Amino acid sequence: MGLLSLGTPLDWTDAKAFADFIRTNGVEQFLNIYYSLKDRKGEPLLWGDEVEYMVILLDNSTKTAKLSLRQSEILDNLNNVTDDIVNDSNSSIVSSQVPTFHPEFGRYMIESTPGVPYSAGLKELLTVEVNMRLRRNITKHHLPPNHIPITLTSFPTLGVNYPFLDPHYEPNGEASQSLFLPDELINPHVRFPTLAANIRKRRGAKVAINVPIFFDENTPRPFIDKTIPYDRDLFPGDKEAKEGAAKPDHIYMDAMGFGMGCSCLQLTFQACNVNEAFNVYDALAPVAPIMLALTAAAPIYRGYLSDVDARWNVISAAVDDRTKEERGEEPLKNDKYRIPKSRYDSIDSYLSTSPRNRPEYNDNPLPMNKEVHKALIEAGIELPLANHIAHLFIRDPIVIFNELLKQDNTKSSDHFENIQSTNWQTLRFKPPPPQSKIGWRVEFRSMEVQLTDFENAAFSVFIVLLTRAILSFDLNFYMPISKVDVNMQRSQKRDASRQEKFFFRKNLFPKRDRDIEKYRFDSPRMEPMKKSFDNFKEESNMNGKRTTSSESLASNYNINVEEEIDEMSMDEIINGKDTFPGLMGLVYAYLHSLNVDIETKCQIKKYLQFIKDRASGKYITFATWTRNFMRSHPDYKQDSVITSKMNYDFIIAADEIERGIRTEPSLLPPSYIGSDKLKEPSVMDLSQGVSSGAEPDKRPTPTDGLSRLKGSNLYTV
Ligand SMILES: Nc1ncnc2c1ncn2[C@@H]1O[C@H](COP(=O)(O)OP(=O)(O)OP(=O)(O)O)[C@@H](O)[C@H]1O
Ligand SMILES: N[C@@H](CCC(=O)O)C(=O)O
Ligand SMILES: N[C@@H](CS)C(=O)O
Repeated sequence: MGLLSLGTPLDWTDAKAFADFIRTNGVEQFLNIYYSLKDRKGEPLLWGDEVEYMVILLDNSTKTAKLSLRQSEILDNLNNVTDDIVNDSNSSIVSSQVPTFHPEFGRYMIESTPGVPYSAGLKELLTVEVNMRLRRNITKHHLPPNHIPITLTSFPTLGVNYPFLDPHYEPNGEASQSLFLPDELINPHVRFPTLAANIRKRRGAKVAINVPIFFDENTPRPFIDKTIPYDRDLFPGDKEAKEGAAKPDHIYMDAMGFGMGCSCLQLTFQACNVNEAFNVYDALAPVAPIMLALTAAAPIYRGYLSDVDARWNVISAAVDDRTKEERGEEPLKNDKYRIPKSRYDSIDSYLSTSPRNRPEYNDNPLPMNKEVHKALIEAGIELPLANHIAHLFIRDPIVIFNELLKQDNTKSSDHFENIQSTNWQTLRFKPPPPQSKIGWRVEFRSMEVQLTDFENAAFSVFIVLLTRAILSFDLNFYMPISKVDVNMQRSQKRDASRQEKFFFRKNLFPKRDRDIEKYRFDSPRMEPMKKSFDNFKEESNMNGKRTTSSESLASNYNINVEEEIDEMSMDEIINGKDTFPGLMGLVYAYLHSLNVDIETKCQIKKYLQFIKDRASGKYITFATWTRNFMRSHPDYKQDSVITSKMNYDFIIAADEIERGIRTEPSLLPPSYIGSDKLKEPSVMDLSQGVSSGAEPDKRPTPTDGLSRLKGSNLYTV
């Protein structure tokens, strides 16, 4: 969730006049942060997740499932509950352990985060699922009747021409001017409708999202969507659909809500210093599309089966505020730059100053704000970082609050954050907020949210361990960033995880440790490999510091970057092939390099095994499951259309899977225990180990601590 300032937002024409003012002050704020905190070292690894839910109202008599627009009421309830726990003087619970709930773009969305970030301890990884389940549990128990929270990436009938919201509103709002979505769907905090309106105004037209339709046996060819109200005449933009914005053979959508109304799973990592943050950012960039494909969970839009499985391009187009000139459709006259990508897209350059970050890898066009770039370089900022910030600063601020124009640039980062937080990229490099104890952080943003907390925890644990392996073994994931972009497109294709190949770097190790590749890490040959790693760790000092010799070796080789990469299947990238260890091999190597008790390892392996199995195709993605479910529904007419009843049955089935009362062996391991069957975790469970700094001895056992809350009259089950 971005910056939620209070105040009077400027209309687009006024805001535009202040764009340079915001950028100039934003850069000054960034420089102040950078120079006061660039030498900050020794920050502990902290990390946290963000899980986004949709709140759905089920009507069992009419067999309908609608998005419920009761975000404010629900958040008030949830925040009262968490406040009660925090303020309970008899409570043994550290208040920071209580999870937090936040609003999101859609008025049917809730975001939850752990109360405090997790620490690096391996045992703490075992509390992630408990923490996520607790958050879901609190949410579940504080919703109005017949409401359920569900971690669904996209809602199948969002924007159909029959009621899909509760309460129902007609789509006639000023902010979006959408043919399909009413403004009442948008979070009422003024930031959000202003974002939607100003994106539209800056672009000079409504956003145009076109997702290829999935052609089934009876889908008409060409597919011309007859449900679009082509002839509505309420706003000037109404004619856009007819004039070509709605493409044949595509599902057309015209509002920010179609994208930012999708949910995801994000992870934020604190690095021990700024260089480590650069390294994590760079290494995770090629991982982003891989994880998008592996978590794909969004195959349906506006009531039609699409030919894609993931949300990325939909959100990208949903906030694309570029003008025709910027998009290259007209010659540059009024605008300054050609901009190849939307504000929501994959990153365009790597950050590290290491010679490993070769110029050949940064092969994407990188339009930069020249004034900003000059100011940064003159202030002594290293080239890759200056390039990155100057690239972010080609964007205009979209929401400006009148009251917040004047800021003390030594104490505030609002102007910087204004630009930064509306560049929604696969990775976000997050400088510390001024006057805080928070360190340099990197946010990993590509993953789709999974139906169950078991899966969400599994993906979180995997990425945390991968990040640790990258730093500990000084791994090299660099590849041309243009190939990462090719992967981003492949990763969204139908069944990409099983059908596509992705570019990936073949040799991930520092040069002289190339021999290590010969080992598959989870094999019995582990022992010699471990020794080799131990030597390597000793030499490289284990602090994420690169060995000078391996670095200079690498830069002395005149490598053809195309030869460094290969096209691999998901199974190969995650589980390895021949001498390539696979990301899982690296994770196992890291796990085995630590002195951890067998029980903890076994618990963690449960999550890793699931990721391995998803990657090998043993388990299908939720996107594939959804597609299969809809295509085999008795009401389905093989015409790509998802009816209201199909949507209802799908939501019921998804909820039942999460609760564990419907078994889906193609999706989840037999050991999965749903929320109905598992005694739900409580805040008390967290107090047994999470974030106290101490490593708990064993996995927190769910106790009945939630019953404490039952006294509260907010606890309406
Ligand atoms: N110092 C920290 N180091 C690592 N993670 C942190 C730290 N502080 C908070 N987090 C985690 O970062 C995640 C995002 O937190 P929060 O929502 O407050 O940030 P945000 O800036 O609003 O995020 P976004 O970039 O998604 O808008 C949460 O999971 C939180 O636990
Ligand atoms: N919900 C958005 C992300 C919103 C945010 O940046 O916080 C997504 O699915 O990617
Ligand atoms: N939730 C995202 C998208 S609107 C943000 O607040 O920036």
